[in-house]
Amino acid sequence: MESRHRLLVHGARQVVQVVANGQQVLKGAAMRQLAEVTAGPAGGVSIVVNSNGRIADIGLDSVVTSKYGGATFDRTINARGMCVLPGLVDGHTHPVWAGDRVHEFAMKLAGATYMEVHEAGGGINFTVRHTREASEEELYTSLCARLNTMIKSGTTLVECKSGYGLNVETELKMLRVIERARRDMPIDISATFCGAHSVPEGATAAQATDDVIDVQLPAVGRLMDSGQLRVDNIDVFCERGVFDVAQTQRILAAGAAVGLAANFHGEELSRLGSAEMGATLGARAISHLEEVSDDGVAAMARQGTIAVVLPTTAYVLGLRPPPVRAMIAADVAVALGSDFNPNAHCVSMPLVMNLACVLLKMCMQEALAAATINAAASLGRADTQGSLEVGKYGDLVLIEADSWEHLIYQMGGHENLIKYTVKEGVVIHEARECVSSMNAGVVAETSWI
Ligand SMILES: N=CN[C@@H](CCC(=O)O)C(=O)O
Ligand SMILES: [Zn+2]
Repeated sequence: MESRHRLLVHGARQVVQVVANGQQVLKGAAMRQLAEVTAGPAGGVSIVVNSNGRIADIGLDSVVTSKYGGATFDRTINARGMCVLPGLVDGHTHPVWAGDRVHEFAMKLAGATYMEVHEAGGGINFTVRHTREASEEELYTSLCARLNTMIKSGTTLVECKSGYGLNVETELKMLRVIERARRDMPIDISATFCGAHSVPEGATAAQATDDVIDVQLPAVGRLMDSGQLRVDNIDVFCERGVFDVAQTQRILAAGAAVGLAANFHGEELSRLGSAEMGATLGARAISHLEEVSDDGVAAMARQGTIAVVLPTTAYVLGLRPPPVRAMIAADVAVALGSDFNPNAHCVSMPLVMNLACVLLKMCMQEALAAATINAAASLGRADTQGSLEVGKYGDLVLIEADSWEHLIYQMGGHENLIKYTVKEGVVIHEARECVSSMNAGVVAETSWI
């Protein structure tokens, strides 16, 4: 075959496709049965990514070599000793903010609850004050640094929320920052308008609901119509003391009317019935769900609403974890997100998968399905991302290990495990070995391309 392609990966021990027959989401026992191609005695496994960044072939080296004999590749990676997985998908983040909350971490370690901190003017409203004051440039620079760290941890698609503005100027500023990063950075972004992340100081929840629906959302819609912003989802923090179920429903319905997918925070600290409401409304996804009821799980299963669970929150706040085993048993598709925000300062999906296994009692196959195909489905992107199949994006993570499970087993130190992150056939992160001048030994060093 005489043609030019973007990437050839060959010699891999294992390629974990996750799904191999076009499945767009995994539920129940299927979350444990992942598609893999394993090296044989005659050689490893190859992947070819074409000049459009789409996977053209996956197969044993011998088969691929014979098919692509006359082809040229912009880049070739010898993946001997490596396992290849799909680029990871982070289904829930709040990555645009200024001012950290390390002081609140200390308060929480001393016994304060999340809502006690919030009601005392801290929490989200602390971040809102700092984010309103920050320049667009400052927010853009810190967002890009955070996205780079995600890329280094294997993420190739991430959901990014606004929500630390709570007024039209700052919500639009955040969405513009996300849009700029979406255009500039080599990572895919699903953008979420979250003007109803908290009730701004000095307003009631009813006033804030009206402001989101009558002022913020129309302004977002105008910028979407003029092509200045791409926004995919709408989010609300539905919680006792924040937005109630009826207010949440109004905001999500208004978002749906301008083409945004409902993907919201529900049943985190209190059981309000938002899972039932979200399922009835046709929400694509609901996040958190620590307090979801059996009826809520059943409603989500009936409507195909995806549960985006966030183990970092349960970990950092000492919450009862969401009932993931009951969700999987009921055929609710479970996805994972890092929930990166100033309360849960984690951008690493490998660590999130580890926490999902230990705290949420998921097995490693389920955690990987949740951090790939199901997280992609929670963002409406499972047609292009979340698995390694011919025609899908060539978004890959290559780890140097005997088996793919090391990505989850290892708690941190992933800079020594993840050798490459690849986006649409282009290497966007490569771990390099160099000689340390301190001890003249070989140490791992990372670089971004
Ligand atoms: N619970 C609401 N939103 C975030 C926390 C945001 C914050 O504390 O700044 C979450 O998903 O955990
Ligand atoms: Zn959140």
